Amino acid sequence: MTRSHSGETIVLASNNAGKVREIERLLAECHIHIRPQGEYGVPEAEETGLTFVENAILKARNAARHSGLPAIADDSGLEVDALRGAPGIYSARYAGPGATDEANLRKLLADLKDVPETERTARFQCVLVYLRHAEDPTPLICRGAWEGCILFEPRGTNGFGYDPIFLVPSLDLSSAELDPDTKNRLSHRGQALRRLQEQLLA
Ligand SMILES: O=P(O)(O)OP(=O)(O)OP(=O)(O)OC[C@H]1O[C@@H](n2cnc3c(O)ncnc32)[C@H](O)[C@@H]1O
Ligand SMILES: [Mg+2]
Repeated sequence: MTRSHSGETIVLASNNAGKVREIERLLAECHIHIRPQGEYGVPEAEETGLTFVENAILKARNAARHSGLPAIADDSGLEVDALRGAPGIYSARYAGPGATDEANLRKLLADLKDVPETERTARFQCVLVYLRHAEDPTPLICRGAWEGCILFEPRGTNGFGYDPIFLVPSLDLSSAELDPDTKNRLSHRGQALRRLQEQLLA
């Protein structure tokens, strides 16, 4: 019997279709089945934490409570060194509450317009939390980080969020120019998911 209750459905505590696609793809490879929280009418959790870990726990607990199922949540964001780590945990609401990906990305480009190429270093952070049930006192917590640089203009159409302005230096491609498997192999989320898989299947 694995900790994922071998075959039991896990609810994915995210309303972000891009994340859901990436997480489903990787977990399907090891036969871990997840269903997005929208299918269970889970209301959106308030992300009131000050860390990725706190927010991921809040989201997973909310989904587990409303669905009665084990839950996985992802809290992630982009840390830009020239902005002393902003937008960080506020990445989804950088241009204001309910901002679109496009508005967030445009605000970031505007804030960095005078920052030269060599000072545009940044990284994506991802924290994944797995709760067996809403009161689980020992969540599984896995993280990943992906180093890169912020471009001056968007490039590519794959992915979501800040992908079009995140340069992967080793490939000289933006994250939005990567196919889904390549992004999952390298990304903050892919790293965190592989660590979570190991723990779920241990
Ligand atoms: O909370 P949920 O419902 O999961 O969806 P969300 O989009 O609000 O997710 P977060 O609160 O974790 O905020 C993450 C932000 O970081 C961005 N982000 C995270 N991972 C990313 C990735 O792989 N590529 C591009 N942008 C990413 C994303 O677009 C959001 O603006
Ligand atoms: Mg969110």
